[in-house]
Amino acid sequence: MTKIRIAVQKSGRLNQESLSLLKNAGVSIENGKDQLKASARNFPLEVFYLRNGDIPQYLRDGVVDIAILGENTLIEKGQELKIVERLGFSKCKVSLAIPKRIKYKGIQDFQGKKIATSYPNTVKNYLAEKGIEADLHIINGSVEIAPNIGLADAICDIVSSGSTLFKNNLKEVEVMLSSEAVMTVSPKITEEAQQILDKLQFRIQSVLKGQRSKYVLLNAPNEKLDQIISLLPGMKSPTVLPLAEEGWSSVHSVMDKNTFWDVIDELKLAGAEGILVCPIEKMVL
Ligand SMILES: Nc1ncnc2c1ncn2[C@@H]1O[C@H](COP(=O)(O)OP(=O)(O)OP(=O)(O)O)[C@@H](O)[C@H]1O
Ligand SMILES: O=P(O)(O)OC[C@H]1O[C@H](OP(=O)(O)OP(=O)(O)O)[C@H](O)[C@@H]1O
Ligand SMILES: [Mg+2]
Repeated sequence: MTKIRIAVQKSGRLNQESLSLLKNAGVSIENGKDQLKASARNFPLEVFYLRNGDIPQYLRDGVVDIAILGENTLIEKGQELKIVERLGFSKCKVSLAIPKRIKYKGIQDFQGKKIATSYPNTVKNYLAEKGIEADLHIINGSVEIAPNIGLADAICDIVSSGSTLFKNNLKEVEVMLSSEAVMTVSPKITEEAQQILDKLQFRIQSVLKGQRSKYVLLNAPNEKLDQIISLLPGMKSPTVLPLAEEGWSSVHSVMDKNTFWDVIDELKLAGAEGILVCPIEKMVL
């Protein structure tokens, strides 16, 4: 029987969330410690635990069918690989940074400068588009230390909270790209594996939609129902059920988890009471 082969980062920032996404999609993986390959118990899928930077090549060669990767790695090493799903975790930027004490006037400041980075292609393309030529010094980790030890004038690396830059007396001056974890596919995927991918993607989409939404229940006086319902988006239209108490109804609706905070005050003003907000595990539209 055909199995879809998925590459997941062996260890590091993407590992846990990638595996928990598969788990939430109902795929349970038999994980032996230090195993580099594992099978799912209840879905035709095999996981290959690999180093991030190696995954684009495995996809190109068709050694794996799909992968969960940072978009930044794809832009650096696998521009031609297709993204099939944006997964919403491991959000970060890839930025240029310089020592705090130096005044930044603009991108021309990088002309002829030495930049330490693990993202040479990304920097080269970004600067080339702006007509700037710099000298790239490629290192694999602890990039932010380079200016302090005289190895480079500037750096290009991942920025999330900015605390690594701060601790190293650097400031972000150019954001080259924003990234999140994505699911990407091999150009050599077979028809059979593609059918399994369609099933997996459907499950993942249900999980992601559930994570982005909340189930909201509230009580409303009947004369305010129209106004309250107009504030609730809902999947189709909200469910309205009579309460035991005469003149009151219970209103149930699904809404984007961020939208909730935007409408809560208006709901209260309109007369809503006893508002409950509950998580949604899966959502199929
Ligand atoms: N500070 C961060 N905040 C959010 N996401 C991040 C952060 N650092 C890295 N990432 C994202 O997680 C991915 C994996 O980062 P991580 O540092 O674990 O691996 P790596 O060192 O690039 O790769 P390897 O698997 O080769 O060790 C990055 O490509 C990026 O998309
Ligand atoms: O803006 P911040 O929140 O400080 O995050 C940015 C840092 O996070 C990553 O390093 P990581 O911790 O993954 O260590 P690594 O260099 O070993 O990959 C990245 O390479 C930056 O150094
Ligand atoms: Mg890292």
